[in-house]
Amino acid sequence: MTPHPGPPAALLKPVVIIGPMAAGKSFLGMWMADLFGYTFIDADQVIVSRHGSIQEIFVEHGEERFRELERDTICDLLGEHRPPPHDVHANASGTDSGALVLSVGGGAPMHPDIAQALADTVVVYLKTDLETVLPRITGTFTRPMLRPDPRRRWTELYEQRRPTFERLADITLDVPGRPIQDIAIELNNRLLHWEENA
Ligand SMILES: Nc1ncnc2c1ncn2[C@@H]1O[C@H](COP(=O)(O)OP(=O)(O)O)[C@@H](O)[C@H]1O
Ligand SMILES: O=C(O)C1=C[C@@H](OP(=O)(O)O)[C@@H](O)[C@H](O)C1
Ligand SMILES: [Mg+2]
Repeated sequence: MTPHPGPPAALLKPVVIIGPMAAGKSFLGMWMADLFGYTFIDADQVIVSRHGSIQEIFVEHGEERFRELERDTICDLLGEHRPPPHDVHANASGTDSGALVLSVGGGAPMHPDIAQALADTVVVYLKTDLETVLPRITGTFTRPMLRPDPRRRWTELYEQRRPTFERLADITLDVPGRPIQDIAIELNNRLLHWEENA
């Protein structure tokens, strides 16, 4: 028995989750799949499966190469899931381009090609704060952009990127202090409402 309504049947646009590192973008995508049956793809996982670990890409080829791979991967994924023009019923089954949730890395929306590709999606911005993410970013070394001082780097990068997140956002979710299930339920409800108003 499903305790909640499923994804909006006619949601044609992919849903893309953006926001700063460790906000819970990938975690929320997984929960949207588990709770409501959305198809979930994490762009960083696709990059890793195609090119090796993010850490290795940064060390061996540098940030610039990572940003190219990120751009190519996200634009490919969004291209594959674009609804066909003028065929509003094509994805009513909730498969293919319907009800896709894509989480992307914190820096992805800064690339102009990615920002442009997001114009055709429902962009969900996870707004958070240092206090909430601090336990998640200290003592872990999986995010090269946070070196050498995670607290300082996270804050700097969020300040730089915040205006872009705000500009691109269709839906903003305030996440500090909230269980992931609550955030997922709010997002699904807002997407149902979004579709009604589309
Ligand atoms: N709302 C939440 N409540 C509790 N823990 C969370 C929440 N959101 C994220 N987390 C924790 O933070 C970790 C990092 O989240 P993640 O989704 O990888 O962040 P992002 O993809 O935004 O960098 C998750 O693995 C999870 O343990
Ligand atoms: O903000 C960034 O520049 C990055 C964020 C990471 O993803 P998460 O935001 O999912 O941690 C990952 O793409 C890479 O380490 C770079
Ligand atoms: Mg992530």
